[in-house]
Amino acid sequence: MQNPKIILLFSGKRKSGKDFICEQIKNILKEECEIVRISGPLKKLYAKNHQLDFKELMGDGPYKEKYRIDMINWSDEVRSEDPGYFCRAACKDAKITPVWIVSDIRRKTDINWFKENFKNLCVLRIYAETDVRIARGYKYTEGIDNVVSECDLDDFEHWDLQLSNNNSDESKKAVEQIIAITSERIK
Ligand SMILES: Nc1ncnc2c1ncn2[C@@H]1O[C@H](COP(=O)(O)OP(=O)(O)OP(=O)(O)O)[C@@H](O)[C@H]1O
Repeated sequence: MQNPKIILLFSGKRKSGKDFICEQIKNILKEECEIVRISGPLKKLYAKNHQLDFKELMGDGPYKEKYRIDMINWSDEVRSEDPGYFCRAACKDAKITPVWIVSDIRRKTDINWFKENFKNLCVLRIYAETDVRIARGYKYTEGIDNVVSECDLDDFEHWDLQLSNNNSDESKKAVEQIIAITSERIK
């Protein structure tokens, strides 16, 4: 197998629960799938260049939040030279499995890069109400929530699936729908 049979591209606002949903899918599909994080190579290179702890940056705690603004600005400089840099690096490191789950699509250029390089994409948007996101640790921050990395896909209209994740009933339904569409499309 040269490429995955299907690639699920996940996007959503901060603390909408992208990682949570992706982990649930991974728990079901197990070795049939691989989670690909575009933030992986981005954080690895950023940590290396700034002498920081890569593992802490990959977590969902305060360490990542502390460096988020600087990381966004630094990665935008890399992208301005080469828009596909981080997508390419993440895919190069990923094990080939029937399903890839890309957990953190943030820009139209990310989607375009996948369209140019792979077939059979499923482009998903995860939603949660602002108060739910706040309860999960979201706090509006200038320089993070009003910039391209968080807002570029707000006006994207070509989602294959749009799913709510405000509570466990909704996340269960979302996961069921994603598994159903995945099974259908890799038959
Ligand atoms: N349906 C759910 N039920 C219970 N907890 C949830 C649910 N969805 C998300 N969470 C929790 O909310 C927090 C934020 O979720 P998660 O890290 O998946 O968001 P994210 O969209 O990946 O955020 P970021 O953009 O900051 O990486 C996590 O602690 C996660 O466990």
